Amino acid sequence: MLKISVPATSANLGPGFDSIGLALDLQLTLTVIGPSQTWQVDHPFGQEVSNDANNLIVKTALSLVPDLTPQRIQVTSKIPLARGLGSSSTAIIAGLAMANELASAPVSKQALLLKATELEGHPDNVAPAILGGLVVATYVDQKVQAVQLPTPDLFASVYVPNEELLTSASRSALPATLPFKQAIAGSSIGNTLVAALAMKNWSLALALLEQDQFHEQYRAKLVPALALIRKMAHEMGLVGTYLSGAGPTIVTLGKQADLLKLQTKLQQNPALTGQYHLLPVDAQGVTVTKS
Ligand SMILES: Nc1ncnc2c1ncn2[C@@H]1O[C@H](COP(=O)(O)OP(=O)(O)O)[C@@H](O)[C@H]1O
Ligand SMILES: N[C@@H](CCOP(=O)(O)O)C(=O)O
Repeated sequence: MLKISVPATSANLGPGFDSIGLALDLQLTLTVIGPSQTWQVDHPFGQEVSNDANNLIVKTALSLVPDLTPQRIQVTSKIPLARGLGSSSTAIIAGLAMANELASAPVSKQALLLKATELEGHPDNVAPAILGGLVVATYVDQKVQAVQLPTPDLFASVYVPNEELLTSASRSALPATLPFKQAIAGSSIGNTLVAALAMKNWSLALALLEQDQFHEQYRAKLVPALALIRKMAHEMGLVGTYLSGAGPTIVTLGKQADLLKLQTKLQQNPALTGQYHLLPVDAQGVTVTKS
């Protein structure tokens, strides 16, 4: 039996738009039961997600290895769909990892990263989901370059609103161009964030997480919880709140004990009736086990 586990990811980390991502310990697990007449996918997502060859996991697998023998597969996942925690990336990577294991000529991890990035369109979810931990990556001219930073000694308070927000819809709120001055400011903040993360200067990193220039201000109207949670965290002296991926999930990074107190306070607010997780970082990335 083949089992594949892929972590959720929180992309952007404030100013790291389409570039920085953190793997979180909330997993999608795919079990390959065995060959079948047709592709069959048992999953917990209801009718919104197909359970045959049209399923994203299967379509992705076939895009890597077109002549794959159909299988019966079982998917379990606690990662909510279309909420900004990289569910589509977990499906893509699970599909690629399955195809790679079943293929007669498997490809390298770097080739899988390129393929996953091409399918997702940006590397900030797929790179940490493959490599684990904190990853900074660039995808320009069909080339992906990814660097794994030291795994941060931080937890993530994750607030998941009840409503879905598709990444495609949230990207359409973004402007086509940015003024040069704003782009330079955004890039310098992002660069300094990466330096702070690399030097394990968590207090500076947490402050820079809140200074994005690239996407949050344009998406703010779609995600009212961002301003509310940031304000409530500031009232407790906590910085480090940002829009996870394309939203609507809001993440606050920090010390576990501080985040527990924050969540207790957030849960008392009648406007914040979504789901809460307090998650450690996933340092493994995708794992494959055979038994
Ligand atoms: N495990 C899965 N199996 C099949 N399709 C999935 C799975 N996870 C996500 N998807 C597809 O990806 C869509 C969400 O992708 P996206 O809008 O990028 O949100 P997210 O931020 O969760 O990645 C879902 O509506 C569904 O179509
Ligand atoms: N950089 C992308 C990240 C999308 O992440 P997701 O978890 O919402 O799919 C963006 O901000 O659009």
